Formats: sequence, structure tokens, C-alpha cells
Amino acid sequence: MAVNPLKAVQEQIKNACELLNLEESVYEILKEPLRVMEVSIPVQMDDGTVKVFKGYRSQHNDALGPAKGGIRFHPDVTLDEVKALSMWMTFKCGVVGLPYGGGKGGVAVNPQELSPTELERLSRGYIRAISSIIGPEKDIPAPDVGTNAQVMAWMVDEYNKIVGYNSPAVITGKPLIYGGSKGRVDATGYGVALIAREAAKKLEMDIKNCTVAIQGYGNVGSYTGIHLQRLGAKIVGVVDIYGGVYNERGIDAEKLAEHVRKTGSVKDFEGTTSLTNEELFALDVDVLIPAALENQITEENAPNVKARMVCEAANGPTTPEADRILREKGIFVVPDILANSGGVIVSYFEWVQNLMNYYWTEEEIKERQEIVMINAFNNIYQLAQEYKVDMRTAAYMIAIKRIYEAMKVRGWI
Ligand SMILES: NC(=O)C1=CN([C@@H]2O[C@H](COP(=O)(O)OP(=O)(O)OC[C@H]3O[C@@H](n4cnc5c(N)ncnc54)[C@H](OP(=O)(O)O)[C@@H]3O)[C@@H](O)[C@H]2O)C=CC1
Ligand SMILES: O=C(O)CCC(=O)C(=O)O
Repeated sequence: MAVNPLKAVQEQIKNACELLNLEESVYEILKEPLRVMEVSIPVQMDDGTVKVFKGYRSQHNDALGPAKGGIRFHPDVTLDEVKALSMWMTFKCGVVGLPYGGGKGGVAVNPQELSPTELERLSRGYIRAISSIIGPEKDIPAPDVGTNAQVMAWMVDEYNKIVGYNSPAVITGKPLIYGGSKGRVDATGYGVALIAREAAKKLEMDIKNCTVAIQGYGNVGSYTGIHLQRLGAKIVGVVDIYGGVYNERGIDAEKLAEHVRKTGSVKDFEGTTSLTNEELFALDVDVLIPAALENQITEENAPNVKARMVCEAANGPTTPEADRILREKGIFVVPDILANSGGVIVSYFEWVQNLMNYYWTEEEIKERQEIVMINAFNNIYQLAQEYKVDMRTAAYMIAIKRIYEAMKVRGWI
């Protein structure tokens, strides 16, 4: 049965609040977003008819700074999902030490069914609908599943028309020519690869000798594969919604990304045999990377996982029950709020560059991203050892402590 992601994140917050011995009011504040907006977006379709799409923006908590988080275009988007995703953003920004709170947005739509002009009208309509609650000092959206740099460019352009001036820092993940940052497009996958490398060291493995399976080969999955391959790891299995591919001798991650660009799926990539989702999770690999959606590792398939490490590139890919099963099996789980934080870290760099109107090189971005992520990994690992808890609990403890201290000095509690 599908787990409501909102319930899953509430359980994670409660657990960390109890371990930190925080007063009940902290959980009461953190268990729901401070603000949510639900909008209806009428869009003129190419055939002249009008369709109305449901959209949301959730701002979970802004104690540490303006809300920050992506916009998802996917048919299964719901208010509870967007709320949960905004909550994970708060803890992600908190655990890596960014001066942001958490936000997230979404529209219930399958973008693949829209023409480019319909997609543009929907993107602009969504921004018009939520324009009063976003802004460089309020809430800064970015890409997530089903959106990309082009969609961000339309959205910024629409926002600029509304406010009447150029405001690139309102949204990150933009194309380079329009105020984007070097290194943002592959930032999330690059970060997942760095964290998998660090975690491998703790398990006394060398990433160079590791085999890897990846679920999802969109932005995050593909760049994770490409960067892990550059670190010397061997990608042996990959699946997306249309099918999967396997080769025990290794799959070229760059060529596979090219194949996906051309055909829309990993399916039928040369030199591979086919693989199902369930087979992927049960592969005898060193590293398993869920890089698709929530609720993918469940109590049904967790008992079959043979990987030594699960590095969560997607948000919320492991249900709480599956998490317990993986723990009992001694599998090292690197939580989403650390593993996929590279995206928001480089988004933060993009925002800083937009505000000062001065741009860094790709080397500077990658170097700074690595410092932030390795530092966060080490802090979490150390706390996990100290409290004898898993990495997820330690990550929440660090994030919640920071947010708690900010709420305290601001007089909220
Ligand atoms: N983009 C970013 O910077 C960040 C993204 N994330 C998270 O990473 C995850 C992936 O996002 P992103 O790569 O941007 O999204 P994309 O839309 O680029 O890619 C999603 C991928 O997942 C696949 N997929 C979707 N559902 C399933 C399924 N049930 N089984 C197998 N594969 C599936 C899709 O297949 P297909 O293409 O065939 O539909 C696609 O390959 C999400 O959880 C997102 O929230 C986290 C941090 C930052
Ligand atoms: O880049 C960002 O601001 C947010 C990315 C995002 O949505 C996420 O980390 O889940």
C-alpha cells in the first residue's frame, strides 16, 4: 500500500525531536507547513479549448531564511506530496547549513502530453498564480521532476513582467545565458556521487571497485551515473518507467544518457539485457541508487535488497517500514536530505551570484559544493556514531537543532 509521504516525514521529525528532548511545541510547529497555496490554472490548449490544472506551493518553515525548493510537474502531484517535499527541503537546507527554509511546488499534469507552447502557457500561468508569495527574499523555486531550465526561464520572464524589473534571483536552475549557474544542471547527481564515494570509504570499500544500480535516469539519475563512472564505479543496471537494462560488465553512463535523449528511455540500449524494477532492487551490487520518486523501496521489496549501501538520490524513496528492514539487514542508508542536497547547494550559489551579479567558474562551484557536502557528511556520520543512530536520524537531529535555535532566537518558541 502506498505510504502518504506527509506521514513518513512527520514520523522522522517526531523521532528526532524526541532524541533531542525538545519541547512538544517544536514538533507542533514542524509537523505542518506554515503556509500552503492551492491554485487553479486555466490554460488555453493549442486546439482552442481551455483546460484547468491544479497547482500548489507549500512553504514549510522559514526560520533560517526564505523558503527554497523545486517545482514538480507530474500527474500524481497532490497537496500532501507537495507539503512533504517542502518539509524535506527545510531539513535538507538545515542539515547542510544553507540560509534557507523549505518550500516546494507542483502541478498535477503530465508535461509529456503538452506541446511546447502549452507547456509555456502552463508555466507562466502557474507563476502568475503564485507570484504574490514568491520572490528572492521570500521563496525561491527551482526545477524538480518534470521541469527544467527552459521552464524556469519562462517562469522568471513571467515574474519579471509582473514586478516590472529584472529579478533573476527569484528562481534558480535557469539556463546559463539567463543568469543560471555553471554546475547546476549536474549538481544533484555530482553530489550523490561524492556522497556515495565518502560512504563507501566508511564501509571500507573503494568507489573504484563498486558496482551500481540506478532507478530513474532523468536529470538526477543520469548525472549520478555519469559522475560515479568518472570516479571509477561500474554501472550495471538502470531502469526507468518504460523498462530497464543490465550488463554485468558495465553500462556506459554517458552513452546511455545520449540514448535516453534520443529515444526517451533506457530501454533497448545496445549490449544490454532487459531488467525489471523488482530485479533492479534485488541486484547483488555494492550501491543501490533510487533516483525516481517517493515510496519505491517498500516493505515488499526491501527484504530482497542485497546492496551494501542505498544512497537516496530521490526525495523520500524509502518508506519508514522499508527503512527499518534495511537497517535490520545492516544496509548503510544515506538519507535523501544529504545525498541529493547538491542541487539546492548549487541553487544557493546561483542565487548568491544573481544577487551580486558576478559569476564563478565551474571549478569554483564544484569545489565549494564538495566542501559543503563532505563537511555535512562528516558531521552526520560523527553524530550517528555518538548517538548510535542511523544516518537519517542523525541528519534530522542536526537540521532540527539548527531550525530550533533559529526559532528560539526569533522568539517563536
Ligand atoms: N532535479 C533536481 O535538481 C533534484 C531532484 N531531486 C529528486 O530526484 C528525483 C528525480 O528527479 P529528476 O531527475 O529531477 O526528475 P526527472 O523528471 O528528470 O527524472 C525522473 C526519472 O525517474 C523515472 N521514473 C519515474 N517514475 C518511475 C518509476 N516508478 N520507476 C522507475 N523510474 C521512474 C523517470 O522515467 P521517465 O523519464 O521514463 O518518465 C525519469 O527517468 C526526484 O525525487 C526529485 O525530487 C532531488 C534534488 C534535486
Ligand atoms: O534547487 C533547489 O532549490 C531545490 C531542488 C529540489 O527541489 C530538491 O532538492 O528537492
